[in-house]
Amino acid sequence: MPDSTARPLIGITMGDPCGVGPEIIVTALADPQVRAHCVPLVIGDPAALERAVRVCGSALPIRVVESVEEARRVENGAIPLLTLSRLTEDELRYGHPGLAAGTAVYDYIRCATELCLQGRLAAMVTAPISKEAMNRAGHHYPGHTELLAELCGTDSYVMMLAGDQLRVSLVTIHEALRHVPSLISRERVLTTIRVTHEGVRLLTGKERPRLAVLALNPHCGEGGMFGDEEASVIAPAIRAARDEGIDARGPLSADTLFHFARQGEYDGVVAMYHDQGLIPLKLLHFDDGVNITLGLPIIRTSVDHGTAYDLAGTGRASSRSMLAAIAMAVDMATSSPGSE
Ligand SMILES: NC(=O)c1ccc[n+]([C@@H]2O[C@H](COP(=O)([O-])OP(=O)(O)OC[C@H]3O[C@@H](n4cnc5c(N)ncnc54)[C@H](O)[C@@H]3O)[C@@H](O)[C@H]2O)c1
Ligand SMILES: N[C@H](C(=O)O)[C@H](O)COP(=O)(O)O
Repeated sequence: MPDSTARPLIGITMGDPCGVGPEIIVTALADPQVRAHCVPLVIGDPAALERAVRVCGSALPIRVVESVEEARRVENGAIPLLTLSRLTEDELRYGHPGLAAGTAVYDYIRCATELCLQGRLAAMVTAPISKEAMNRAGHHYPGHTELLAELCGTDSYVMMLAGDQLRVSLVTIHEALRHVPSLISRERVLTTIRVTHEGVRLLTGKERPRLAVLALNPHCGEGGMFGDEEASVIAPAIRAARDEGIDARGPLSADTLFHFARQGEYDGVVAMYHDQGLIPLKLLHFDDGVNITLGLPIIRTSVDHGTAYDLAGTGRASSRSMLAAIAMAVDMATSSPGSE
């Protein structure tokens, strides 16, 4: 195993302590491949992590650290933990995150982001949160992505979910379906194409990746019979992107495009709204997909699933997406300019 100073320090936020986050972290950190490639630092709650260790039947000890850098000195496979909350048994009830848990998840994310911005963490990986609980606790963000964008001071950010067979980014993210058409502007589509282009270049090493841009309406609007966003907004954005040298094609009918993207005709797909892009992605990659926030000045990856309250406390939640998210964060951290 390389010396700990040669491995990137990766912060892993615990996510909702009442969900499967702590368990998938514990299971993932038992995989020797993780320690071979990075130094992990869990940011979260000691009682939640201790409970996850018990539930998963893990033999890993927990080592509370006082500083980020101390994680490099933790030995014998122990899990380094930076303590940001001390939740009570009642506040840790599975499936019932209250105000304390809602505040705690916000604190974990904020802390990891600041540590990344300071350059003390090479990247952050996030376990799933309940957006509802975070909002009830007074932190009004639709999800990690929007919170991270605000903390990093960027407007040009994009949610991408990726697996070996498919990469999908979204023009609109966490929005009610009825609001989607009015949110799809030429500028927003163009920004998503630009950020996706840069992201896919980074992920694939291809100089000019091929991007498919989806239509919003069935059969690309059928000449205006089923909607006109394709002609009025999406096509002009694609033309502008092509004028910039980006290999963006479309608008393409969403019902058939994924078949061809999966076969390798495209390196990335730009979808207009959440379920249009994430249904095919999760169909193919629920086990090993990774959520990446593109356009940030820091590296953030995440699992592609939620809090799975139906599994919390059983030790049966799969940690494959968490492992993939950690591996992707390590790859990005070690290949980015200025990496440790
Ligand atoms: N990255 C994130 O923070 C993130 C991502 C998606 C959803 N969420 C949140 O999670 C909550 C629940 O969302 P949902 O019910 O739509 O999705 P979910 O992913 O939590 O659950 C959907 C189904 O997938 C199963 N599942 C989820 N993770 C699994 C795993 N690791 N191993 C095996 N099975 C797993 C669950 O048991 C459930 O049957 C919501 O509050 C949502 O906003 C958070
Ligand atoms: N849209 C994501 C998914 O379905 O997997 C998820 O809700 C996570 O979003 P954030 O990374 O913004 O929390």
